[in-house]
Amino acid sequence: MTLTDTPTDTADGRARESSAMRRIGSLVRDARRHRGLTQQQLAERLGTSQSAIARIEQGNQNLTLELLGRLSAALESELISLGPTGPTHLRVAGGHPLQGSVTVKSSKNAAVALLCAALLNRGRTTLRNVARIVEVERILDVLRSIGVSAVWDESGHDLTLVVPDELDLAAIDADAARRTRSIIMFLGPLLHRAQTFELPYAGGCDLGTRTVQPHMIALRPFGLEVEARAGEYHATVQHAGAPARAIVLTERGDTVTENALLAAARTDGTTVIRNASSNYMVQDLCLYLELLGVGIEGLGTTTLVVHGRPVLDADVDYTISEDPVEAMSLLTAGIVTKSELTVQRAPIDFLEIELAVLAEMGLRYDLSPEYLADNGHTRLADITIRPSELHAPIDKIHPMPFPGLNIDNLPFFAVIAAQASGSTLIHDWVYDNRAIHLSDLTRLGADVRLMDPHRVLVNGPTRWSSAEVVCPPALRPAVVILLAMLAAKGTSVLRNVDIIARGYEHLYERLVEMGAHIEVFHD
Ligand SMILES: CC(=O)N[C@H]1[C@@H](OP(=O)(O)OP(=O)(O)OC[C@H]2O[C@@H](n3ccc(=O)[nH]c3=O)[C@H](O)[C@@H]2O)O[C@H](CO)[C@@H](O)[C@@H]1O
Ligand SMILES: C=C(OP(=O)(O)O)C(=O)O
Repeated sequence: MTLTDTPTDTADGRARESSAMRRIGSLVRDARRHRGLTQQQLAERLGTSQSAIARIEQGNQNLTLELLGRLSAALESELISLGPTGPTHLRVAGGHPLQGSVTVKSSKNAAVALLCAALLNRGRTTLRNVARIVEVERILDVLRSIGVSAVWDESGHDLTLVVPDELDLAAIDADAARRTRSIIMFLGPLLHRAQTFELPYAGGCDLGTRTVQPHMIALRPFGLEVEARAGEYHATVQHAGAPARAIVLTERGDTVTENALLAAARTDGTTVIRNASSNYMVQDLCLYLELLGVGIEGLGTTTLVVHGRPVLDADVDYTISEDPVEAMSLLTAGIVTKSELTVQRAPIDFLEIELAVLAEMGLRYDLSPEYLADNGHTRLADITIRPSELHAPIDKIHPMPFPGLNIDNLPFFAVIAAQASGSTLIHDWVYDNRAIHLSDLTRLGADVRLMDPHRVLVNGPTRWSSAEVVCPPALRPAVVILLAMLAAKGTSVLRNVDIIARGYEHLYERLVEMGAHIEVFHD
């Protein structure tokens, strides 16, 4: 089956078409009444008969786009808009194994860090292999609104950024800024550019409260004080040179480490960051900063020693490395559909624990010889998984900062555990609100019990059944539900999937290429 918008060549398709006609009919009737018109008066405006209007309102009349346009004009109301402007939904016919191979795309989290980091560079930054995802577009909207030039090349994946001498912070696109938490990584670069500035509050997925205090603590030694008032951060900076003491992060968080790196990069002298995250996006950021001339010792460890330079002015090209969370998503798609599938260019450094747990659960897989990503650093491999009888692991599955099991990969274990025989305890100590979304798997027949907001007990194996589910308002749980639908025989509907585009590029198309039956549709 191909990826289509509105198929009409099946009984199903025809039924949907007639339901759409009924809905348009009632829109016409409501708009006509709203305008205080009788059917006869509307018919006169359109040069047609009253009986034709009656048929339209009952959903019994085929409508051409031309007639819809005239109806809209006569009723002074846009009855339909062309193009997919409403929420996106998926119709998934599950139970089909996938096959072939799929290539992992570059990571969202490194992309957003590098976009913020480009603010440090007076020269031209070209980022290659950037994922075309909504999260990237949001940061780009913000960057452009303050005067940064950001131009995609013809391939649509290489992005060149040039930052002007003066940024127009007053013109910031507050709406785009509020829709991404990553905007918080503007603080590190901006503290070198202005003595006072305002930034709209950071948003993101609905994962419960996510503290920003560690960022404030990490940036204070660079002279930054931030007060949160009326939906904005009000920042004041008193430059004091390189922090006298090591910056000890109170949490080994990814973006907080990145913020400290961004602040240290243009700070004259040496900054030591302890309890730093050494996760994939931090490594990408370090490699980019090195290209700009910043000296960094300790890449891949929890102590980073940064030799900053007040002026960073270099024309650089950097290729963002592959996304471990996307790799885990694609592996999970293969596992839950009992497929033989190769996930190419998987960043194996950042999947080792996940694979070890999966091996423990009985997953059979092969690894190709390793090779390097285009950043010259990250180790990649092709992972071929085979249909396997899975069983629950003996111990609970829980995430840890790198090199532990990736926090963003944890949700995928819920759907994998549902496929395995036995009880698996999944402990998401990190987010207050992410595990809750996993209980949506029960809608598809899984036995998933929420023990408390952080722990779910999954009893498998599941006899999946199809269902209609509204997408949870969180990126990874949303994809988890989609993948369960691929496993469930019958036709499922996943509503309001737009959140998935925040972090995945062409996910449905790529699953379809591997044999998944997914249709995208809009109301
Ligand atoms: C743009 C980006 O890169 N986003 C990632 C980044 O978000 P980000 O760096 O913003 O993560 P947060 O700061 O929200 O941290 C995630 C959660 O972990 C807790 N925490 C974290 C580290 C620690 O040592 N102790 C601790 O308690 C925090 O309090 C928070 O509840 O890291 C998260 C955790 O890897 C990932 O889910 C996000 O995808
Ligand atoms: C939580 C995530 O990201 P963000 O920090 O962008 O919300 C994620 O990628 O799953």
